[in-house]
Amino acid sequence: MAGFFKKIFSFGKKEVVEERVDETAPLPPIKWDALDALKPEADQPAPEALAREQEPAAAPTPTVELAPEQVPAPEEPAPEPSPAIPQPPEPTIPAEPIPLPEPEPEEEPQPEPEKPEPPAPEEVPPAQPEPAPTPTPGPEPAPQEVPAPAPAEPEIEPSRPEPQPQPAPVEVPTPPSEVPAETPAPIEVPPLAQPSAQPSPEVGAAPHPPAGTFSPYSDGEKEEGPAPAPIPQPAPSAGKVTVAKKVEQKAELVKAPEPVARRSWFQRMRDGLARSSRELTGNIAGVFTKRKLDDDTLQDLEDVLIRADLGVETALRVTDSLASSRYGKDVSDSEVRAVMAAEVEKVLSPVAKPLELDLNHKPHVILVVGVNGTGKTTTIGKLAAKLTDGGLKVMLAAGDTFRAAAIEQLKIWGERTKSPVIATKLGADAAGLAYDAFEKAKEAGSDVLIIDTAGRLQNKTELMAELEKIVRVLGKLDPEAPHTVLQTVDATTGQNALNQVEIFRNVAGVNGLVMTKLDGTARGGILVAIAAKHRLPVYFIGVGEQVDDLEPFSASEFARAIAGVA
Ligand SMILES: Nc1nc2c(ncn2[C@@H]2O[C@H](COP(=O)(O)OP(=O)(O)OP(=O)(O)O)[C@@H](O)[C@H]2O)c(=O)[nH]1
Repeated sequence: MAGFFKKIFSFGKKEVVEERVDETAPLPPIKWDALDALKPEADQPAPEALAREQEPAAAPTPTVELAPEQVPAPEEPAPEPSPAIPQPPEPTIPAEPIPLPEPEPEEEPQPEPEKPEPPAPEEVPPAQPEPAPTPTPGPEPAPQEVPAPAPAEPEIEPSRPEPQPQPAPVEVPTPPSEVPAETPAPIEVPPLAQPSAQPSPEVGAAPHPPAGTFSPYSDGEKEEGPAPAPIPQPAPSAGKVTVAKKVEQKAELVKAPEPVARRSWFQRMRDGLARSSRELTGNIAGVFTKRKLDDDTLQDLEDVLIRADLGVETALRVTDSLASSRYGKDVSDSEVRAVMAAEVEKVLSPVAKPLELDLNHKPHVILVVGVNGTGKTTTIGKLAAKLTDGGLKVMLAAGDTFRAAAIEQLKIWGERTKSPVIATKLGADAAGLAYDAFEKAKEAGSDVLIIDTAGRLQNKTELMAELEKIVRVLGKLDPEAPHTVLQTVDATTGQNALNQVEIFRNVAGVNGLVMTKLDGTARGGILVAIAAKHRLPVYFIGVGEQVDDLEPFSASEFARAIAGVA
């Protein structure tokens, strides 16, 4: 910089005159008393802090030629906080990083001159060990004694001197520790530390001064930083967790609405027989309420069992069993039901057999007979499903040529079970159709051929003639065909079922039964009567209209269900 100029206002000339200062001239003596009087108490710590922080710092701060402005500057630190608040514009500090490089060159020269300034150090040292106010004035005058280098920069730094005294002592310590924790700090802090790092090599406390000078900025950052930082941290974590939970809940909820599991066939049979069971067990309970087992009670029980369609034979088996072990004793209805279940099971066990197919016959021919509406076509469809599911090759023949709906119904079951259906025009000869179907089944290599038939009973003679013809025709292709003759028996028909089995057994040579519609009747006991009278195998029971509502017959399960025994 050029030389130091001194402005003098001349009252005589009423003009300002600039005089070049003779730098070599000796400085005027310092008026310590005047300075002490003007110096506030608050000013004492400031120098202490400055002295503790760094020696060199002491030099520059005073060099702020505070000499002229010195007095107000130190006193105002307290009120300055207020101006510091307005400084919030400092938030615009983002621009600070840019100006930082500028201050560097400005500050660099400061330390440099301090080092070469041996005179100042001579006075400053005493101030460090003695934090007392005395030393404070020392450093201040020192800068005045170092006019040459300092004055040049004061003009540029005036804005900085202010922030320095404000936060220097108080804020400096906090920012370093907090700033690094803040996210935004890292970006701006580094540049702030750089300048301080330069002088630091010599003085460990050196970093503080520069940090202190920028503390206002760091404060601004500190206040701004903490607010956004902690808020976003918990927010995202909670959000992520919440979102994850919601997703999981939705996945679980999606699985919840799965279709309700279907009741087991036994449950359906048990429910279906509930009507039969309720009526039967209710009547049994009425007979054995506070009564000993005698002839009258046994007769009453026999009547109840017969009215339940179990048949006379089965009813006598039950009463005989009770009389042999309980005669003259008090008997509960539960004991009676237990005995009944045991006796019914004994009757049904011999007929509860699985359907056996002799696949040495290609195909094994099954002729299905029965009264109209007893469930022939439906049972054929259910059976075909079981066979095809078991890997057997099945063919169907629409032998009921008197009813168009029966033909169409069988075709539907054929499509469901992927079984070819052999049919002919309405009213055609059923025997001829059966013969053609047998041949085609042989040609196709079918394992099983199931033939549907008409069940018209309006004219027993015609019915007998037709069924006999079918059996005779099939025998031409295989003397043993049909290999199985199944009769569907509608459980809802009660005692009529006994006669139906009698007729079809004699006409078509029925060798097996399928009891249908056991899923909703109060007359299920007829099965026991049929079994006891005809002793024909009962292969399946129908418990519904769906494809899987055909179940193998179980004597014990049926007996327990109808007797109301768990
Ligand atoms: N609830 C119930 N209904 C059945 C059962 N088996 C058959 N059905 C129904 O009984 C009705 C008659 O069944 P079909 O198979 O047509 O009887 P069908 O003996 O072939 O009758 P026709 O073709 O006239 O000779 C149909 O509505 C069937 O759905 C069963 O086990 N339970």
